[in-house]
Amino acid sequence: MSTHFDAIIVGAGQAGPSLAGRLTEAGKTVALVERKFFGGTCVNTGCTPTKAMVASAYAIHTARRGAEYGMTTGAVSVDFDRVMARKDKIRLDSRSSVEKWLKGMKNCTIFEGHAQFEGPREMRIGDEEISGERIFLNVGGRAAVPDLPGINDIPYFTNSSLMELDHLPRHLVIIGGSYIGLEFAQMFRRFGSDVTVIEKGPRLISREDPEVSDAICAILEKEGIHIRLDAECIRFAKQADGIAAGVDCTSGAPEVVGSDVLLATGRRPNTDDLCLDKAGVKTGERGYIEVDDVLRTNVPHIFAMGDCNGRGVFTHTAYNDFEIVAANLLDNDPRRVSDRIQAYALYIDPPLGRAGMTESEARKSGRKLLIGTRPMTRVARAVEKGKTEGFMKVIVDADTEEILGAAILGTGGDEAIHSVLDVMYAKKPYTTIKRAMHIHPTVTELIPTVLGDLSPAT
Ligand SMILES: Cc1cc2nc3c(=O)[nH]c(=O)nc-3n(C[C@H](O)[C@H](O)[C@H](O)COP(=O)(O)OP(=O)(O)OC[C@H]3O[C@@H](n4cnc5c(N)ncnc54)[C@H](O)[C@@H]3O)c2cc1C
Ligand SMILES: NC(=O)c1ccc[n+]([C@@H]2O[C@H](COP(=O)([O-])OP(=O)(O)OC[C@H]3O[C@@H](n4cnc5c(N)ncnc54)[C@H](O)[C@@H]3O)[C@@H](O)[C@H]2O)c1
Repeated sequence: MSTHFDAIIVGAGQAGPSLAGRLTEAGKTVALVERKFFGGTCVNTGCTPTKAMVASAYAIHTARRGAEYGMTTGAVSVDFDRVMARKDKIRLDSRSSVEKWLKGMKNCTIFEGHAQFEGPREMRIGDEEISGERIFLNVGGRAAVPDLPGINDIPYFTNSSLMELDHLPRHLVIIGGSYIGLEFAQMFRRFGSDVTVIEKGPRLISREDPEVSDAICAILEKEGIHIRLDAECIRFAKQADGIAAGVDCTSGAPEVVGSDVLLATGRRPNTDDLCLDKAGVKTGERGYIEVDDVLRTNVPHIFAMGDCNGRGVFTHTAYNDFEIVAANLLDNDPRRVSDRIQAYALYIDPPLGRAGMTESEARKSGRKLLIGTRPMTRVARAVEKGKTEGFMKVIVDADTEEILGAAILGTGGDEAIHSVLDVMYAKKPYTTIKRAMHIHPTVTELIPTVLGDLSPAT
């Protein structure tokens, strides 16, 4: 016999649990289904463990630079087991806190298993059948494994399996030079591995402006990370002393031999095993569920939130999806996906904070632009901290005086970017920040200076 609920939520990632909280508070009965770990990707194999490891790598790197700051240390050695144990404690605490919260939630029934559709309102979890008035999909995504020659003949890691690593790789070969690949590249180099990043495109992190890619490439190469771009024909073969990755770059050796391989070549949505066809839910070409501006699918009582809808690939976009759904369904507040401004950070050291358009996107929009930049060597706080890599750049619409986008690659860039982002949300002209008195010494205090020094884009 099937049990009926006001709502079924599939996935306990970044949107599902909070939505369960709001719906149950509103008196609805909720079934929440999770097939693996409470907290999903971010908590278990994404943001939380990687940023915990980034923090260890930062501490180790700073200790190695101790003499520069007046500290005498012996040789710095890395206890990789302790790095991993610290990361595990942080992610397990976070996972169990989500699990405890959900399991204690009144009117919320938890099903632990894989959910799939049996009909437009019916879902099966193993032997159990449930039905829901409304269904909310928050199923996330997983690492894409490209069909590269030889891939099935070698052992490889993805971001998930790497979290269980029981040894420090002698030479980690990372396929993919974007967000995931670069964060892992720098941390493993700092832990003591040799690291080679193999990217098929002509530059790293290709969604960013070329000067951002170049600056990041220089930061990583300075730490001894090998970067191979334009890697056309990537293929693998097992060798006695490791794994050979054929590269065929336009320059450099045609092959790299490493001890371990990490695939960081993008993500794919967990929508292929949901039997979406039984509910009539449409997906696009790459399997992402199609949604409208309030995250409703083509089937009006079914919604899709987070990575599985392809409208954002970050924790904050997944959480914002929850806020949009809750606002429309429970608060009579017409929030829309199109209201949000693109924003994210890349957590290498120093980090990259980004808001709005890149310069390339702004130029393509055909607007008249004003652009201001400043190297971190001219930011007092960065000099004092001994971290002068990077630069900041702000792009303004010359006619409306609106800020269109910004990039802050530098110490504190992940935080300082919010000063720009909040003014963009407030829809105020750039002069609002230009006239603001900021605190000295901070990175943010230089944003008014950058805005006082804008030049027309040539
Ligand atoms: C290495 C890495 C680092 C990252 N770092 C950052 C970062 O610093 N900042 C940031 O903003 N983002 C980061 N991200 C991205 C971020 O983790 C994701 O965007 C976010 O977790 C998406 O949340 P979600 O709720 O959409 O899906 P998920 O968190 O993936 O949750 C989906 C859940 O649904 C469950 N599920 C799937 N299918 C079913 C089914 N059929 N039945 C039952 N349960 C199911 C899954 O088990 C999972 O628990 C990172 C990602 C990776 C991989
Ligand atoms: N700090 C953060 O917020 C953060 C950190 C990590 C990941 N994430 C999220 O995870 C998502 C996925 O990150 P990602 O870095 O895996 O994917 P991505 O889509 O950003 O980049 C994949 C990279 O792999 C390259 N590539 C693809 N196929 C290849 C091949 N066969 N050989 C060599 N290179 C190849 C691409 O050219 C690209 O540079 C990101 O979009 C991001 O939203 C966010």
